[in-house]
Formats: sequence, C-alpha cells, structure tokens
Amino acid sequence: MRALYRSSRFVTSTLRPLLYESYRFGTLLPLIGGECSFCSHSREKSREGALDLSQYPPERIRNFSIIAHVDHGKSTLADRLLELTGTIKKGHGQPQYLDKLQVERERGITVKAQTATMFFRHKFQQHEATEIVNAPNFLLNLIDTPGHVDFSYEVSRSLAACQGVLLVVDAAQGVQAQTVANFYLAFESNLAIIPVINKIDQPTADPDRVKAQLKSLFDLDPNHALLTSAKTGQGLEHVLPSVIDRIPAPPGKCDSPLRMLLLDSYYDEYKGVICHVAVVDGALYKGDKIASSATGHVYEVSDIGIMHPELTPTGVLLTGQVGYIVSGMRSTAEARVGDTLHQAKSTVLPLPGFKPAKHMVFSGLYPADGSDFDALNHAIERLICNDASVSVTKETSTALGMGFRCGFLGLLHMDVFHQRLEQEYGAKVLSTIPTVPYIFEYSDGSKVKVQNPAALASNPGKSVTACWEPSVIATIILPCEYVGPVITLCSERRGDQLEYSFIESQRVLMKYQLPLREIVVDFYNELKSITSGYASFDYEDAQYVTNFSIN
Ligand SMILES: Nc1nc2c(ncn2[C@@H]2O[C@H](COP(=O)(O)OP(=O)(O)OP(=O)(O)O)[C@@H](O)[C@H]2O)c(=O)[nH]1
Repeated sequence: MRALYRSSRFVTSTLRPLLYESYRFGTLLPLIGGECSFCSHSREKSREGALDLSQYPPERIRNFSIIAHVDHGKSTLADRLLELTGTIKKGHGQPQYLDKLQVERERGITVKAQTATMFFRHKFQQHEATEIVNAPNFLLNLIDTPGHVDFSYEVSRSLAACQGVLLVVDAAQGVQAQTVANFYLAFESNLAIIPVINKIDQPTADPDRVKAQLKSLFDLDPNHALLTSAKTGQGLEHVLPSVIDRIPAPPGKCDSPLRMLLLDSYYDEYKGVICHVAVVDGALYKGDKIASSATGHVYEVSDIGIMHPELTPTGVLLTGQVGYIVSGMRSTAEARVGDTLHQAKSTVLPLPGFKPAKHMVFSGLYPADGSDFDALNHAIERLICNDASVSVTKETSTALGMGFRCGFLGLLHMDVFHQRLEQEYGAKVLSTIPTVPYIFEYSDGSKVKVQNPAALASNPGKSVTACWEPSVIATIILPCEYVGPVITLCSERRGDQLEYSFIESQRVLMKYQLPLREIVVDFYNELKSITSGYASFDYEDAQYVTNFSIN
C-alpha cells in the first residue's frame, strides 16, 4: 500500500515516514546458478574508450522496459538484474537503485524512467557445448518505468526505445488496472511481451491464477510466463536468457546516416543539459557536429557514453544503443524530448517522436516570497528539463503577484513536481487549488478554453450558452463483493458505465466515463476506502462532455 494515488500533501506527509521504513526491508539475492557470467566491465575501468561498443552490433543488443502496476516489483527486479550482471555490487547501495530522486525514495515510488546498460554472456540452446566464457556477450539496456497512472507518459516514451518488455505481475494480487493499461501500451507498440509473475515467495501467491488471467485478458501463453521472486532470487536465472531469446534486436541500419531519438534530459550545473538518446540508425562519435530536427540548431558532442549504471564515457554510440550525450544545450527550448538529432552535414527524415502530453489538471505556482519570482522561474526551467510533460505559462494574481500556471498529468504528478522544486532547487512555493480546463461557448458562437476560473471575463458582453468539461475513461478492477458500493460511487460522480466483465470468477473489470473534475479530488481515496484497498484504478483521457447547455 506504499504507492497509492495521493490526493493531498497532508496524506503524503502523514504516510512519508511509513513509506521510508519500507526501504529497510533490503533483500539479498542468493547465489544464482545457471549459465550466465558476470561481465568484466566495471565502473572502475570505465575510462573513456575502455568499453569497446563496436563489439555490440545490433544483433548483440536487446532494449527492454520493465512495466507493471504500482508496487508489483519492477525496481526490485531491476536491482536483481543489475546485480546479476555485475553492474552494481550485490548488497551495496540502496534498494531500488534506479529510483534516484529524493521524492522517489521518500514516497517509495518510481516517478522517472531510468535506463541502465548491462553486459551478459548468453549461450543459445543449440550451442550447449560452448563454454560460458566463450559464449557471446550481449549489451542489454534495461529501462525501469513508473507504475502510477500519472506517470504513464514516462512509460510510453520509454517504450519508444525498446523492442520488448517484461510485464511484471504480482503473484498474489494478479492483474491490476495499470497492468492492463501498460500491456496495451506495449501491445500497440508491437513489442515482444514477456510475462513475469513476481513475488512467488509470498504465502498468498497463486501463479496459476495469474497465468489464467494473462491468458483470458491478454491471450498470453501461460507456458511462456516466467515465475520469479525478486526478493529471494528464485527464477531470476531465466529472465535475461528469455530477454535475449524472445526480444528482437533493434532494427536500425548501421550504414544509414545517424538518426537519434532524444528520450529524456536533465540539467547538470557543470555540464549543462545531459540528453538520454536512443541511436536508431548510424553512429555518433565524440566531437561530431549534430543538428536538431526541431530547431535546426547545431551542437558539438563534447561527451558521449552509456549509463552503466552511472554516466560512463565511451566516445561513441552505435546503432541500437541507448546512452547519453552532452552537447552544450542549455534549456528545454533546445533539448526537446521526442526530437530527432542527426549529423549536421546530412538531412534525414525525422523519427515519429512522441504524442504531446495531455494536461489533466492545472494549478498556479507562486513564490512564497513575491521577490523570489526570478529564482522560481530559474528552478522551474531547470526542472522541466527533466519533466517535459509539464506545461508552464506565466500569470499574475492580484493576491499572489507574479507566478506560473502549470499543467500536470494528474494530482500526484502535481504534488511530485511541487516537492521536487522544493527538494532539488530549494524553491519555496505556494500552489493554488487544482482546476481542470473547461470550454465555454458564447451566444455569438465563439468558444474559449479556460484553465483558470479567474481568467473568465466577468462581463464579456455576451451570454454563455454552453459549457464542456473534460472526461476520462476509468478502468476499475475489483473483487465482486465490492461492486455495489463502487457502482454507487461512480453514479454519484456522474459516471456512465461502459463495460462490466468478469476477468475471473471473483473479480470484475468495469469501465466508466467520468468527468475529470469528479476524480481529481478524492475519488481514488474513496474508492480504496470502500473496497478495503482491493480496487485498482487507471484512467485515460477522453473527449469533452457537456456540463450544461442553455437552449
Ligand atoms: N515478497 C516479495 N516482495 C517483493 C518482491 N519484489 C518486490 N517486493 C517488494 O514489493 C515492494 C514494491 O517493490 P518495488 O520494486 O518498489 O515495486 P515497483 O513496481 O517498482 O513500484 P513503483 O515504482 O512504485 O510502481 C517493495 O517493498 C519490495 O521489497 C518479491 O519478489 N517478493
């Protein structure tokens, strides 16, 4: 119950000490048998060029994400795989190694997708006789993703760099709402999906039940599911061999001009913007001049490498590889997530990029001390470099002075952004009550979209004839005995039932169209409370619906 949808800072701060406690349950992986070998590449050896990436043509590369419902064990599984490959030392460092932000560690949730490169020797079945030391070495890029619905934008961006996923499902809880959402994200991206039934060490684990759910809901072959415990290490020896056997190599062309997708970025005080990139075609070397398809600006690559798991210079990134570059970009206006970067001297067809993020809630952010506007401006600029899903426009309030109106993907996202501003940039921030955007239609036929009620003209000289509000399609999975109260809750919140189906004899999946405003405040807490914590909830945005109309 660590990573629930939290609709207020009060709840969050109350839970925080409890959440932090849960990190103390560090677990050690018993010695793992099987035909695998730790790679000799260690961080100590990682001087520039020490890692020869030319040994890893696309057929020796696998790029995969770990996706799952909240708390089903993604980050713990990632820890074990990093240990298994010698990328981090067993028992060293903190649990959930890739959850690096203070906010992630305090709340016990992943909010940023993180990539780590691992090396792993793998013997194919037909080469049984080969000694493991002579088996081919593979470069594996693992992306750990967030599980909470507010951060599914991170998941969809991560999938753009992958050819496959590990779909992790808790062996006791079974398929939950975000399992369904994440499965479809991977399925629609045509990725290879490896189901991993995790936490089989729990007394209530029921892997056969979960296998049946995977079959009935997603048509995934139960015989292909891996059974693991990221806690005890059971079954983990099959994970990376399955990744290599079942996930295709990246499809890019080595001899084509460079095309590189900008996946993510963050601001470093010394180096400027550090971009995470996936090289789709061609190759990039330190010192190369690259251009942005979005802005046309040209940059020189001053540093380039992989995350192994920290920044490890390599001097080059080749087709299919995922890594980082430093090129003198200074802001998000330059480092545009989803942009295609290419050699300055060549022109290329840009890659599809990402769908723009859809902002669900808006809130004003103001400096607690009005004179700190510039400092807050600076902090927000730096932070949105690492969170491209936030929209920011300047606004002025008579009571609070100059500030910003920011769009977020949900309440938890808003709360996390606020907390990161305070923790990572020392900003003292006042935020206004979250609102959702409405569309108003006037008697002359004109329409206006309003994110802030204060922005609605008090005397526009014409009357309002209609108003639309945003809606969502919510997926709720719950045990049968709670169906009655949940239907009542959804009706009270103006929901329309779209689907009601049994995913197994005792569990129901319901879909509702609900006005966004009705779920923004307290819906999730109420849902959890009336189902004793057993319901899981996910939503995607849907069209605007009439709030009222005057004929
Ligand atoms: N018993 C048991 N507990 C596990 C196992 N794997 C993970 N856990 C525990 O489950 C909790 C959640 O694990 P995480 O790895 O943070 O889950 P997550 O899916 O990354 O969570 P989010 O990033 O918040 O979505 C932690 O307390 C882990 O120690 C397992 O195999 N068995």
